[in-house]
Amino acid sequence: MNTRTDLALSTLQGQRVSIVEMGARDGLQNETTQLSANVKAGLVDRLAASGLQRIETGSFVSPKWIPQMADSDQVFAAITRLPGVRYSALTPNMQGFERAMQAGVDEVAVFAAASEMFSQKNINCSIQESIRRFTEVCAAAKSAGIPVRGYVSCAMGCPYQGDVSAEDVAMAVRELMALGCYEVSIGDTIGTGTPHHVQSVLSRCLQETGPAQLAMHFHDTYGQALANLTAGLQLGLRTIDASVAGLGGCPYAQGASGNVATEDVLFMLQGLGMETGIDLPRLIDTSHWICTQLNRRNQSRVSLAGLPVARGI
Ligand SMILES: CC(C)(COP(=O)([O-])OP(=O)([O-])OC[C@H]1O[C@@H](n2cnc3c(N)ncnc32)[C@H](O)[C@@H]1OP(=O)([O-])[O-])[C@@H](O)C(=O)NCCC(=O)NCCSC(=O)C[C@@](C)(O)CC(=O)[O-]
Repeated sequence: MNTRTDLALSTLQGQRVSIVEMGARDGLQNETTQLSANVKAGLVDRLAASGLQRIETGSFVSPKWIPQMADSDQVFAAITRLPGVRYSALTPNMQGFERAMQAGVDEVAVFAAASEMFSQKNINCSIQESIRRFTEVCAAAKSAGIPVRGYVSCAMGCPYQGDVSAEDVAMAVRELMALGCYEVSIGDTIGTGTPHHVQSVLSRCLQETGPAQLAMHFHDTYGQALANLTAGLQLGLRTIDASVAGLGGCPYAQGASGNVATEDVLFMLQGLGMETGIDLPRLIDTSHWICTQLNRRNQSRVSLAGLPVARGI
């Protein structure tokens, strides 16, 4: 076979992919089992020890809205920082940013939506008002020398509004880049995207910025995430958000499952010959460990199956 897709996949070999680990934030924010700050820090330390260098460690949002993240300052205090690892957190407003600064975060993230209704449900304000708040956060972060990442939720569909246009996603990307975000992560919050849809939304976003400034943040509710990631890799994107054991979901997107499991992403990338610098067997151990702590079923197909010995991966 010599189709254009085959050629595109073969050119991925040897290229580097940056993984942004979501388990300790997106993963734990929706869990009913409350873990202690020490156990959360233990998760972060294990993730770092497996080679992950970008770890979303907590969230400085309102504890009334997300009680699971109320102790993020204690988690930051309890982690053992490894050199070269960036420990980041969500900050929806200046109050969150100031808490994050006190906790000593390396990087903050602001989170916008491409859907007006989701913005209201998730952060209790319009998209425009959220951009106004993020303007303050980005200005303060710039003065403090702290990098800011942006998110656009509901890029492939909204649990309240339904369809979301690529134009609205691109507009949010444009606004976040204009605020100084160094990277914008495109969120398929409810996991309804399919490869062709994902390619058309990402292609529209690529008219706003380059592939090095875009990340893919795909939830795996409908089992499409790996196919969708491949579609994004073919467009030149090289940054992937993923969650160990496929933990998580968004509390304001009922029924949405966790991010695509980091182990499953690594297995696929290894198969494509791509580099991540992450120790997959060690990550699988962490995946089983956190599921034991949470007393929940592992959502990673790779961790459940175990690595195929014969292939020597
Ligand atoms: C944005 C707000 C705060 C507005 O919430 P609000 O109620 O409109 O805020 P407010 O400014 O009116 O303040 C109300 C109270 O909250 C407090 N407050 C206000 N801000 C903070 C703060 N930063 N830290 C601590 N406390 C805070 C504030 O002090 C006050 O306390 P009170 O006087 O009532 O005691 C709220 O809606 C909120 O926290 N939302 C967060 C929701 C959230 O975390 N969702 C999940 C993350 S997004 C996500 O998962 C999607 C993503 C990123 O993963 C990508 C994807 O998959 O699509």
